[in-house]
Amino acid sequence: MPSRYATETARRRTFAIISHPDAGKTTVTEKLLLFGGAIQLAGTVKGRKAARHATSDWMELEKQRGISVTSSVMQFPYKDRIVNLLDTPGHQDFSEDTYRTLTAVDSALMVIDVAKGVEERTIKLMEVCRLRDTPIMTFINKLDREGREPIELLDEVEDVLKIQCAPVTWPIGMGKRFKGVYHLKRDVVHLFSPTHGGKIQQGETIQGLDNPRLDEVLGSQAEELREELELVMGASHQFDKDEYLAGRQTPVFFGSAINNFGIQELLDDFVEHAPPPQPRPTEIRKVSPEEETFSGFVFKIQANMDPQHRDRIAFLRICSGTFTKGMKLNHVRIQRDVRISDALTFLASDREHLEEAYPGDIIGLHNHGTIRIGDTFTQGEALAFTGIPNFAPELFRRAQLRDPLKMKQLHKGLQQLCEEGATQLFRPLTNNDLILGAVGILQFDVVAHRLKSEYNVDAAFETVSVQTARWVTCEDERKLEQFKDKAAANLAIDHGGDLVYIAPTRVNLQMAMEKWPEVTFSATREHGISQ
Ligand SMILES: Nc1nc2c(ncn2[C@@H]2O[C@H](COP(=O)(O)OP(=O)(O)OP(=O)(O)O)[C@@H](O)[C@H]2O)c(=O)[nH]1
Repeated sequence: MPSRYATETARRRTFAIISHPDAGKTTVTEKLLLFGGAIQLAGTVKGRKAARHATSDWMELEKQRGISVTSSVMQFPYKDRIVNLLDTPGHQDFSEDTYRTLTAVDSALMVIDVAKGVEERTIKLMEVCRLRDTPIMTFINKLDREGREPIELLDEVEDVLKIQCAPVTWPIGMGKRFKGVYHLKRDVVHLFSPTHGGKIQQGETIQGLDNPRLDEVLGSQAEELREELELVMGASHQFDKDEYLAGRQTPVFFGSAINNFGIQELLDDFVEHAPPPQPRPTEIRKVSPEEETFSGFVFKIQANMDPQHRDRIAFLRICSGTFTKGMKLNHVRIQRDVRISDALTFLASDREHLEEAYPGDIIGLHNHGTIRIGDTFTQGEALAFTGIPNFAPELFRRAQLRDPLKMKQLHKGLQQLCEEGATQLFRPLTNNDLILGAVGILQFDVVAHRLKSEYNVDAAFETVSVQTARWVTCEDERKLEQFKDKAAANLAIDHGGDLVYIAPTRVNLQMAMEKWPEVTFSATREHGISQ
């Protein structure tokens, strides 16, 4: 008989939902939680005018703008599995967060809007998934609206995203004529029932495509469906689990998330086919989830998630071993042992104190400023998981305080918000400026908004003459000192204490690199053991 550890590990399914903004990612998340029994009543999904908001959205700003700007983690049991669902922000200005979230999952679910098809962000996200051959399921959403022909959409996904499509469910009509979906493998028709009032409403199911009941209910659409399916089955690929697990084929589901429709089929197939926890690379070896000593890495940090507690939480993905409450872990980068007595687990929208967790699970550690994104925790072995980088920002602004008496608060706020990784703080060596770097412009609005609401600091961000930044290192201590002396006007310290070259132009950077060949200038920063 397999051990309890093996059984618990094998039942974990950890995945992220990704999509172009507005395709319905948050709605799908919420409906998965509803079908998973994690919530009883789905909130009317946020939107600029919506009065109630999706359970997975934490931030006020998100509600105002109607987009998801932060990813959240939710765990729920379904059938005999434990599902860990990681939501991601769709907007491109938050792509770093999405990128890092994707390092912590074993598979992904891609949501596509039936009217829009493959969009710009869908392509980018697909590229990220492909870096690790992450298996992807696809949900084509909003079938209650008029959209593109399903066959045409599958062709587009195959052409543009370069991945084979295998339809698992097939829609019966769309828009006003949308009647339901047919499950190709189970040979079952699920009929669509649009009235649900936020709760699960089961429409009728009919077994068998040749069932006369289908003609009774669908009229002429029944025959249309049979003909269409004959065509589809002849022209498209059959679901092949190995191809899916290798990241070469995506099983495709159709539905309407807002109407709770098509989600159950998706969830049932997801828990059956999606991969359990996978091995993860470190600087020296791969760590298998079968290893029973604990290891995990931090892929995300979030400040003030719970406004009442004002805490900072580091999200850690367990790669191997069992986490038990009160256990002692080695924080590898700073070579320090810490006892973790109050880790958190994320049960849908509630946080609960955790007794035990297994590979694939995400746990929340309280961060008092010592934990950084990319940090590894183990039971002693000096491992460092790889592939969780910080990217050099492309946009820079100087923080301007409206009330000079709030300087201490501003420092604290910026320091804590920058730990989250979406923005980076640079303090020049030669003046007292506070320069914020980000990959997307919306980040500055988020920081200004959060400084005000979470730290009560009124700050604005003004342009500054910095165009690009590089982390600098040099093996030769003496050379480094010379460089620090000569280039001091262009050097800064980031919030993690590392040295950064901030360049007013790309030409300036180029010249500095030529002048100091012994110095390494890096566009990404990954935390190893020795840093
Ligand atoms: N007609 C229709 N609208 C839907 C459906 N699912 C979601 N929507 C709407 O589409 C809009 C976007 O949905 P969200 O779930 O917020 O999309 P998102 O992908 O999370 O967007 P971001 O938060 O910007 O990343 C909302 O107005 C939803 O009400 C659906 O099945 N049918």
